[in-house]
Amino acid sequence: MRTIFWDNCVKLIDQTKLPEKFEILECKRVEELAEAIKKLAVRGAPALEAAGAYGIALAAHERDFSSVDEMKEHLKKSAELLASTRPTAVNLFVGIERALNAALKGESVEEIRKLALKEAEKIAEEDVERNKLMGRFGAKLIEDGDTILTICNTGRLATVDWGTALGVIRSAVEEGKRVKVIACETRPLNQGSRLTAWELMQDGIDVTLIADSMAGIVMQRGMVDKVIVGADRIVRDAVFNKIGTYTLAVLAKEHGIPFFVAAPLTTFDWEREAKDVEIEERSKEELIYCHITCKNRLIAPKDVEVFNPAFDATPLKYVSAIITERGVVFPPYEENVPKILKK
Ligand SMILES: CSC[C@@H](O)[C@@H](O)C(=O)COP(=O)(O)O
Repeated sequence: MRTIFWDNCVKLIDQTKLPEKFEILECKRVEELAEAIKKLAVRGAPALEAAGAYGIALAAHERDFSSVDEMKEHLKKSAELLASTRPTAVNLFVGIERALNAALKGESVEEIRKLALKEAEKIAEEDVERNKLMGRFGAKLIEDGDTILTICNTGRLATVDWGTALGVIRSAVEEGKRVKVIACETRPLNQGSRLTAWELMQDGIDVTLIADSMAGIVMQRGMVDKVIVGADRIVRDAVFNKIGTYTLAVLAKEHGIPFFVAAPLTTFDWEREAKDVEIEERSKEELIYCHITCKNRLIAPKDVEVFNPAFDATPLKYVSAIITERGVVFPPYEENVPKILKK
């Protein structure tokens, strides 16, 4: 099942629930979709790209309009609302902008509706295709018998289907390589333990769960051959990804372990540098409760000060290669990324 689909409303698998309790969340209004994005019911950079685009289609369908001008105003306002939900993953903005620009070309209410929806569907299709391509390119970096450490969830649930980093692992397994995965639990929201471990087990891929603080010992003991992660934004000097990624990259360097990033070209924001990117800071509740889903179980003093950034920036010097749908990019990135973006 796809993580996002359409039926005059955006339907999502609600990822705030545990997989055994997954429900379909139906967003009939743009405000509902914006809320869903904020609370991470839909999450992961490529899934947000499609969700943002479907959000524009939703804005075009959610009500009647007395004129085309009024409709276009509503679409622009909806784009702003959707873009204000999460600041770090650049793909969200790409999806919103693409669908909005396509829609604004329309000259009647019906045409605008069709154009917005067509663009959103195209983005969703493209996501699946590019994930398969990334998978094929990335699988070449994986050897039979490898153990791969990963963080967060970069699989079917973080994309429209298949996955980025998990897509690479899936593709390698599909090619017949025996691969084991070590999944970091990814505190505070546990995308690794709740979603990645579950997804891999569903596919029959060997997965071992560790707490984030155990990444050092597994590398030190020679239990990890490669690290593969996704990305939320790649700028000229860094890769933004789930909090904890930077720690993994530094550890991997110390232990001589290749550190790969798998991301589609829409994740590149090559005009910017790390200092230009806002890192989302999330609520204190995510840390002081045993889990955000059980607010009756405090695990810290209620009044403690909390710092809860959702992402970190890994300098590119730690990245051995970036896997994209046009191939694998190796350093020097300042030379090779512009080439692949232009291709
Ligand atoms: C495939 S998206 C990039 C991921 O590695 C990752 O950081 C991610 O899943 C995004 O975080 P999230 O906060 O769950 O939306």
